[in-house]
Parts: sequence; structure tokens; C-alpha cells
Amino acid sequence: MTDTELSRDRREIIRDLEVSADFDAHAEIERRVSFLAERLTTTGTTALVLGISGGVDSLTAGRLCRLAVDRVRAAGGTAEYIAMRLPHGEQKDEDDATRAVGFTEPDRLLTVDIRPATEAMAASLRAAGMTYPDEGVEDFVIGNVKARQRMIAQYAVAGGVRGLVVGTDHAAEAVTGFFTKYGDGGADLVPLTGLTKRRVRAVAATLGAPEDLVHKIPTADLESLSPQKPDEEALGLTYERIDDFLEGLPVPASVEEALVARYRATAHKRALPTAP
Ligand SMILES: Nc1ncnc2c1ncn2[C@@H]1O[C@H](COP(=O)(O)OP(=O)(O)OC[C@H]2O[C@@H]([n+]3cccc(C(=O)O)c3)[C@H](O)[C@@H]2O)[C@@H](O)[C@H]1O
Ligand SMILES: Nc1ncnc2c1ncn2[C@@H]1O[C@H](COP(=O)(O)OP(=O)(O)OP(=O)(O)O)[C@@H](O)[C@H]1O
Ligand SMILES: [Mg+2]
Repeated sequence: MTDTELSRDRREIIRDLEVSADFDAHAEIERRVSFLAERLTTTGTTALVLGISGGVDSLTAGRLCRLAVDRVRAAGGTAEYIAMRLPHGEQKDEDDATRAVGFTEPDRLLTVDIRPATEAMAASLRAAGMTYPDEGVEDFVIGNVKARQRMIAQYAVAGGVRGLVVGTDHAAEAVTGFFTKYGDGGADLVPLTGLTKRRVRAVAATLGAPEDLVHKIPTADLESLSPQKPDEEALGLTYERIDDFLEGLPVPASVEEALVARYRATAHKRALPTAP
């Protein structure tokens, strides 16, 4: 499909989410590493802080952080890349997370169990009289609390080391609003902006990531009642379709309608708080 054949909605979304028409993994790596290095240097901060989950997004962002910090140091600057493991109790794919950390080669690794803080908040809410329509709703809401606990932990580290928190949002998550507002959506730098999911994987592969982690099934893994639930099941859409939509490739009309509707409904998650 040529650009002029795309609907106005789709062209607007592709432009707003900064999805480029062309893609070259090496060029994308260079652009994003130099962005991270420039931010460290220009802001006078000295660390990049990032949660590593075992999924491909954080694996990719983590490797970019490593390369950026190396670049700052090579130019005589001071910088470190701090990785954080932020499991909720025991994580089912801990082995993948350990390998992902190894691949990104952090200067420091901090492991913080977010389960005690999450459970304390759930208990305090219950004690205050907060009730939910059913246990599924409560589990979903507490899932978002987990994402926010991870944000809190990362800012507690960044605040102590003059660091910046790195987020992993990219175009395929941004278009669907598939992130927790002020949770994983809360970050200072978002180096994967504009990439579709398959482009994130291509960047990871070009960086030399282990193949099984490059192609791992994406999961937010927030709901205790359905651990490791694939994102595609939660979204009711495949990343292939989402990526096709964003890259201007043919998609069924029903997919286009669903994505445009989701994009509009989640606009508040991509914007500053609404003011009068
Ligand atoms: N129109 C509006 N204008 C301004 N604010 C509005 C609003 N509608 C809702 N809100 C606010 O937004 C809140 C809902 O947003 P939020 O709390 O984020 O919750 P919500 O969008 O309902 O849920 C987050 C979704 O993202 C998924 N997720 C989260 C984290 C990571 C990943 C991943 O891929 O790893 C995926 C998660 O599985 C879930 O499906 C509402 O409670 C309300 O406070
Ligand atoms: N258990 C965890 N430990 C550390 N960080 C986490 C954890 N879970 C989520 N995060 C952070 O939240 C971000 C959002 O999660 P998300 O699932 O979108 O990314 P991912 O796990 O890296 O990749 P994928 O989407 O393919 O699963 C992660 O990139 C990571 O920075
Ligand atoms: Mg994940």
C-alpha cells in the first residue's frame, strides 16, 4: 500500500507514533545509542536504570543502555548502566530473566522483590474498605499496582545515583495503550519509540541476543490468576497484525477499526494529565 492509499486515521497514527517507512536495524541501533548517550551527557546525569524482565523489549533496551554508557565513558564521561530484576515473588521465567541480564552486561544488578510492597498495598486497601466487583477485577487492578511498584523501585534507585529511568514502550504497545499508566509507562527516556514489535526483535537479533529470547512470546505477566498470559491473548490481536497496521501493510478492515478505536480510547495514557 502506498502512503496515499492509507486512511487519514492510519496516516495520523503512524506519524504520531513515529513509525518510519524504512527500517535498517544497524541505523536504528546507532540512532538510539547516540540518543541515550546524548541524554546522559546533556542532562549531567550519570546512570541509566532499567528493569529487565526476561522479555525482548527490556533485553533490547538494556543492550542499548550498555552501548550508550560505553560511548559516554569512551568520551571521558562518567556513566553506569544499572539493571534491576523486579520479580513478584518467584518468577516463572526467571531463567530467561537471568540470561537477559547477562546479555545486557550491566555495571550493577539490583534485585528487588515487589511482592511485599504489592501485598501490603492490597491489604491496606482492603482494610480501608475498598472492594472490587469480583476477584478478576481485583487481580487486574493489583496487576497494575505491580507495574507501578516497579516504577517506584526504579525511581528510588535513579534518585540516589543521579540516574534516568529507561522505559521500553514502543509503537506496538503505544498504539494499543498496552502499558500501565504511571507504571511501566512512567519513565524518563524511551529509546524504543517508533519501533514495531518485529523491528524490536530485529534490533535485538542484530545486537546478538539469544535467538529464543528474541522470539519469546510477549507477556506483561501481571495477573496472578493467569500467570504469563500472552499479550496477544489479552489484546485479542496479534503483534503481526498490529505491526502490519503500523507499517502501512494490508490489514483487514476489522483490525484497522479495532486499532483506531483503541488508539483513541487510550489517548490519555500517551498525554500529560488533563487540565481545564
Ligand atoms: N479518558 C480518560 N482520561 C483520563 N484518564 C483516564 C481516562 N480513562 C481512564 N483513565 C485513567 O486511566 C486508568 C486506567 O489505566 P491503567 O491503570 O494503565 O489501566 P488499564 O489501561 O486498564 O490496564 C493496563 C493494561 O496494560 C497492560 N500492560 C500493563 C503493563 C505492562 C504491559 C506489558 O505489555 O508489559 C501491559 C495490562 O495487562 C492491562 O491490560 C483509569 O483507572 C483512570 O484512572
Ligand atoms: N519481572 C520484571 N522484572 C524487571 N522488570 C520488569 C519485570 N516485568 C516488567 N518489567 C519492566 O516493565 C517493562 C514492560 O514490560 P513488557 O512486558 O512490555 O516488556 P518485556 O517483558 O521486556 O518484553 P515483552 O513485551 O516481549 O514481554 C519491561 O520492559 C521491564 O522494563
Ligand atoms: Mg514482558
